[in-house]
Amino acid sequence: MAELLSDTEIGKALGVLPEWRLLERALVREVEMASFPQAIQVVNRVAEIAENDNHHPDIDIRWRTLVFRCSTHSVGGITAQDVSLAEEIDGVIDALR
Ligand SMILES: C[C@H](O)[C@H](O)[C@H]1CNC2=NC(N)=NC(=O)C2=N1
Repeated sequence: MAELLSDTEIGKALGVLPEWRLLERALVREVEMASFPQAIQVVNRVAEIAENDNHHPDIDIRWRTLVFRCSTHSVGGITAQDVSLAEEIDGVIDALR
């Protein structure tokens, strides 16, 4: 069973995830890409990673703007899997921006 991170651990994680914020027991990042196709490219790459990790973000897609929300549904909060997924999402965005 995934372990919920403590507030201190979440604070440390946010220190290395400057684009992310804590919102309603989830790590959240909003990003505007250059075009809708580019945004969908990001979503497709994140989908592959998430499927491989068996850990999936909530994704909101509005034209070029994406909002990623990482939390562990099975425990109702933030675990190390969410921090890892957030880092991987940053890597996808950085590679496509
Ligand atoms: C059966 C499967 O392993 C689980 O449903 C996985 C799928 N992806 C998941 N993703 C997230 N974010 N949280 C989960 O608890 C979760 N559980």
